[in-house]
Amino acid sequence: MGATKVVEEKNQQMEESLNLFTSTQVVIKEALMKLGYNEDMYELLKEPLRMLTVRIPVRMDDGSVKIFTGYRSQHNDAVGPTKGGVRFHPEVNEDEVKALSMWMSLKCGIVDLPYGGGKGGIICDPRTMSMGELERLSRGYVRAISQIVGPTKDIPAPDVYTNSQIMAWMMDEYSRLREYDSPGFITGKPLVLGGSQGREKATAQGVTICIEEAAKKRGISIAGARVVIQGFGNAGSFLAKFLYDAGAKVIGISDAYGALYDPNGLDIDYLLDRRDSFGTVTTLFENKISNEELLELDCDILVPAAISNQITAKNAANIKASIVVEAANGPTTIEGTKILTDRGILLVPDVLASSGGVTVSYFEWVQNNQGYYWSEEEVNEKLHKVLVQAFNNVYETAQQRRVNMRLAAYMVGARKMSEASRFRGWV
Ligand SMILES: NC(=O)C1=CN([C@@H]2O[C@H](COP(=O)(O)OP(=O)(O)OC[C@H]3O[C@@H](n4cnc5c(N)ncnc54)[C@H](O)[C@@H]3O)[C@@H](O)[C@H]2O)C=CC1
Ligand SMILES: O=C(O)CCC(=O)C(=O)O
Repeated sequence: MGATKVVEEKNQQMEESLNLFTSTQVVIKEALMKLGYNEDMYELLKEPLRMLTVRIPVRMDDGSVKIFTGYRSQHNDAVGPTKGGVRFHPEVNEDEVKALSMWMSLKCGIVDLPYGGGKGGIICDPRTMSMGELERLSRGYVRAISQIVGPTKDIPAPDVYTNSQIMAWMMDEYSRLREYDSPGFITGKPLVLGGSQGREKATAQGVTICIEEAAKKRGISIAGARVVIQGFGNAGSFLAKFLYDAGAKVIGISDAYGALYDPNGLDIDYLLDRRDSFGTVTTLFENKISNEELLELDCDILVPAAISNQITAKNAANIKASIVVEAANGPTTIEGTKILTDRGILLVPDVLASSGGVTVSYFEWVQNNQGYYWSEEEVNEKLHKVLVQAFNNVYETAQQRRVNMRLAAYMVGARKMSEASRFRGWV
């Protein structure tokens, strides 16, 4: 074989898929086959049952009208109503939203909630929009998807660049359309509108519990551990605070504009105080490193808590952490997962590690339905129990079936929706 051909083949092998939807299909198929299901089950679960694309006209502050594109994907509702966040981001696309809804089904299975997975997104950059424009966009989105969502159909929540204010506008719009107060339509609301104690910090709480459990397995003590976190928004910043308070040394954090590094540990309280509502803080500093450099820092625990496709075939061999815990959705590709696993790094996958958010969203929905509210201690205690059990289920499945933690998590997560679909006679 000629030298050029060898190089070409090598390049082809190195080329990896960054398509979140098709990569998810590969792992779902593997999980279903390992569980003993046939092709029919895979045909059912390989893509969402419903995908709605909407165009939302919004009057901008300068008087012009801008048309935004939005999506709502409902993966599988055999277990119950679908559930999942809404993302406002310039790079949102249909395949990403589909994959995100499939991951929500898996998360709900892993933490055993009575839901299937849903997810939504709008192509926009909220960092460049006024509050008025954001409110009109949020309300327009709810009007556009109102036929397929609702407290017993599909329940949205916050995700990247959306927050409790946006949830409040969406809840108000839905309640106006239905002509009755509907707090159970959406979760992640402000407390005064039926939000749950603990929801704002729930994703980070869940990640922290997974880190504690993973650290026990690896004999690492959180106090003194060197931690690097990519992303300083809802998930990343509260996580940094929890670990900092537990005595860890958070040596690196980042946002969309760069990363901060201090081998002696960053002052997380100071950074929390200075970050803006979009999780931006690095713009205030000059001595920055890049997000790429951040991921390769020498540390014990690495937490990608921002966007997808961050650990890939290109950089997985350079990751120095002994534990990687995915707070973000989809931060590691299939090839990245393989390289980390082959190198003996304990990778706690997104569908497990980031499931604290939807768990407390479920608690919020339950409280809305019963009209009786729990204290933060009660919420946190319930969350702790659910997450420790979920972590150990996935860890033991990985050990017993000799598979990596991602495949084990998919196996645990896919079982409930598969069984529910079978009992309903769909497959
Ligand atoms: N908020 C929640 O309840 C949950 C969030 N997640 C996932 O956690 C991740 C972060 O979400 P949130 O913290 O809620 O979002 P957020 O909007 O509060 O913060 C996002 C953070 O990521 C940073 N970021 C954005 N683009 C980036 C880029 N290109 N490179 C590096 N950093 C970038 C932002 O600057 C910000 O610090 C997402 O993958 C999300 O899907 C998962 C489960 C629940
Ligand atoms: O809180 C929820 O319902 C969903 C959170 C979410 O979108 C996620 O876990 O990715």
